[in-house]
Amino acid sequence: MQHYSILIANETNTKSFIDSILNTNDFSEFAALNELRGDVLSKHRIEELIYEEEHHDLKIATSSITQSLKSMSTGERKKIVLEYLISTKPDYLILDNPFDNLDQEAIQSLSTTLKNLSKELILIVLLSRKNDAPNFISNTYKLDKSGSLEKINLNSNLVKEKQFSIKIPEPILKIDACEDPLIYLKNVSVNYHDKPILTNINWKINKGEFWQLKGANGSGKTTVLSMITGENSKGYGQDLYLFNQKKGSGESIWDIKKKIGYYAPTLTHNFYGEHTLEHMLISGLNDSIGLYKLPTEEQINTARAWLVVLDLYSKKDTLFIDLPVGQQRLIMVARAMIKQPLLLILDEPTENLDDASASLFVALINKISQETSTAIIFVSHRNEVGLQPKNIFELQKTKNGSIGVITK
Ligand SMILES: Nc1ncnc2c1ncn2[C@@H]1O[C@H](COP(=O)(O)OP(=O)(O)OP(=O)(O)O)[C@@H](O)[C@H]1O
Repeated sequence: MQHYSILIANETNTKSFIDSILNTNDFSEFAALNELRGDVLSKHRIEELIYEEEHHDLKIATSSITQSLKSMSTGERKKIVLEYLISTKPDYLILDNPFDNLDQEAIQSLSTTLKNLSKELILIVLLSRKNDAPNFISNTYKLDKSGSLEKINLNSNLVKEKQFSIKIPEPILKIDACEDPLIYLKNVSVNYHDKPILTNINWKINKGEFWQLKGANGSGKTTVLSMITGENSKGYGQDLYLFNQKKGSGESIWDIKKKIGYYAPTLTHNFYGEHTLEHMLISGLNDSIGLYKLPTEEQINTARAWLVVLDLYSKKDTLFIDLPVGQQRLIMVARAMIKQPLLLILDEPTENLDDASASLFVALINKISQETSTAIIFVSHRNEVGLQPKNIFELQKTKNGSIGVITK
């Protein structure tokens, strides 16, 4: 049985490629799939299943369990949906970046599952990262942005490292002073429906520190982040201090949010309107999605200085939605950073990026850590090549919930 690994770049129209294979199949390389039934494991497919659960009460992939797909962690969802797809016995399966968002153990386990599956059905694995390619697949292709396939050797084409050389501009206003630690979780524990998730977490984050937050799927990383952003009601009644204020002592969620820059890939979907890059950055000063007031000259200059740093000044009037995804993420980080918050949170920010875009993203974050006094929390399962966190906070699962361990 033939299987295929296909390297995709961020400019590739993956959705149209997948639709084409499943429906019209315009690719001679996949002529063998005609008349066969295929299915796809992708973010989009998982979102469709969540939609069915939420809007039509249809528990398609979760019929045998009580927990909803939506309340599961990303890794848990992927596993459950894959099991469901396999149970429907397709002839072939297209997997869109199946290893993204998975922890090391889950990657090993999925690799073994795919290897076993390869004896029963045809696998077409789409990958943004070369290192993710399963080693039992020898047919390797690249799908370019025009939608054509080219046979390639995955070991060639090394990514060239790019650096940003221009200095990050000063913020217009300094955010209120705050004593160390900025964030303090003291013996914080969280249960969901009597199931312990976090147990006695102790974590101090001081000004300017660069932390990577790691942990297996479902270990509670998102839960910890929601405590830090003040959004999780389970923070009440605990020894949780956000910017020197105890949670529940009358602070407003907006006061907390003003001090935090936050980026997760799903946030990009909020900016589908017609926003130029310059306006995107200026709107970061007001935490708004569009621009409602005429910007001041100082605001325009700061936004332009950031565009120069990113080497995107020539595109200042380009629409954000027209940028390739790698450049969109640089803009989103600059937008979160333009007011130079006390804390920058990046939740799996390199998800779905190709090797070249991920390397550029990592270079920007290292630069922010070196040139500003903003503390950073970078959540990632991958050991991103070149990322230079000073410390690592790792959630380690136990049967009583995850404990937090400083591993660097
Ligand atoms: N509202 C909820 N109700 C029930 N269980 C929940 C809820 N929110 C989270 N959980 C459970 O809490 C655990 C931790 O979830 P969380 O999303 O914080 O993990 P994570 O480390 O971010 O995982 P991943 O890396 O897979 O995204 C998971 O087992 C999840 O199913």
